[in-house]
Amino acid sequence: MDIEGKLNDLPEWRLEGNEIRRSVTAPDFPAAIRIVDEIAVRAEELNHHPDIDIRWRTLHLALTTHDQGGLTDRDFTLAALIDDIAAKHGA
Ligand SMILES: C[C@H](O)[C@H](O)[C@H]1CNC2=NC(N)=NC(=O)C2=N1
Repeated sequence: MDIEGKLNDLPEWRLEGNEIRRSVTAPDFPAAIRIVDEIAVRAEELNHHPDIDIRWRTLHLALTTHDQGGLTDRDFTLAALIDDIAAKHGA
């Protein structure tokens, strides 16, 4: 898989071992939770779920495909969706 190439299209994300990670800082805590809620809906639709560390209005997100022990297209698909959701909520 061309991970570096895929990350070129996802400049907010960085490769860390078997995961891709990014942080999202929302305008306030309620907005951060709205972002988490919208991510949750999309993740459930995709049956692919990020790890999310909620720190006040900053979300630390990590994606990997646990079943495969590493990165798959599902991770990059969800990463792009997360970017769209974050932008929509002013993050
Ligand atoms: C049984 C269920 O389909 C699997 O456990 C799904 C759920 N969500 C998942 N999310 C992620 N990130 N990786 C997985 O391998 C995965 N597997």
